[in-house]
Amino acid sequence: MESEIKTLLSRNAVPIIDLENSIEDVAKNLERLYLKKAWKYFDGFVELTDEVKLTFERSKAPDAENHGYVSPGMERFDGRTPELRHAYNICKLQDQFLPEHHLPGFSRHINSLVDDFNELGRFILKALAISLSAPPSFFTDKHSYMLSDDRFNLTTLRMLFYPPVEDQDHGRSFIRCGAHADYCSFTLLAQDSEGGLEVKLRGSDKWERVGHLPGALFINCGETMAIWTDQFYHALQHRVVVPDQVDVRHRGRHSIAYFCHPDNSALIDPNDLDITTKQTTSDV
Ligand SMILES: O=C(O)CCC(=O)C(=O)O
Ligand SMILES: [Fe+2]
Repeated sequence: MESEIKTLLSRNAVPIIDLENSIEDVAKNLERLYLKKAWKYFDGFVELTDEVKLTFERSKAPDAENHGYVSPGMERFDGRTPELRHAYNICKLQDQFLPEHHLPGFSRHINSLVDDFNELGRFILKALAISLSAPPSFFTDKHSYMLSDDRFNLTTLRMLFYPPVEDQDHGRSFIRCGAHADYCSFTLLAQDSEGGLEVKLRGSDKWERVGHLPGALFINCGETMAIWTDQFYHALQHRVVVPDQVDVRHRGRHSIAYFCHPDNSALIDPNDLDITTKQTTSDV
């Protein structure tokens, strides 16, 4: 009988995507298909020679503020500690600004990933507006150019790979990602199951592990949204630590962050939102 035979479907190995394309389907699509393949592509990029990788270095593309590759040790988010990670900030989606020539299919894959992140991003922007009793299009009207033109909008897809940490390096003064809050409206973060992400909850000084929920994206507001909403939505401090467990430390970690930014021309003014009434009725 068919039902007794182990099939890809019975093992849940075939993602079923309803063609109605509801937002849940977009989210499933992101997690099950696109993210893992994107991480594979990025592994391919990390394996290219340093010489090749450096041709894609940040700010080398014309008019690029943030677009491009950032090698391990180049950034210090907390201002002090070097970071052990390969990052590729994607703000331009055309083939010539991506390693398409070295990794055929890279740019098409990233483009579909971005379509889904943008769709989910607009959905969240609408939900945020409604939660603040503003017109549903309040934020989407001010986020018109997300990943369509980085001269007008700084939305970025950041691919990340944290290499395994060797025993002789453990305990030395570096971190996977130093403590910081994001700068954007909000971030959607997808991480693999290796862990290490920690946050400080609002009002607390203690670092706490986020953990990994398969299929979930972590949504974190950035400083821009915190200013816009007069701190009604808070930008959480976060960091990625090197795990203490030897076997986990010896494995790499992948993540992808989608930083949703408003258009450069948008005026960020909390007076445009009626936050005072919210603050008195909420204990967020
Ligand atoms: O890799 C992660 O999980 C977090 C990355 C992050 O916070 C960032 O790049 O801003
Ligand atoms: Fe961050």
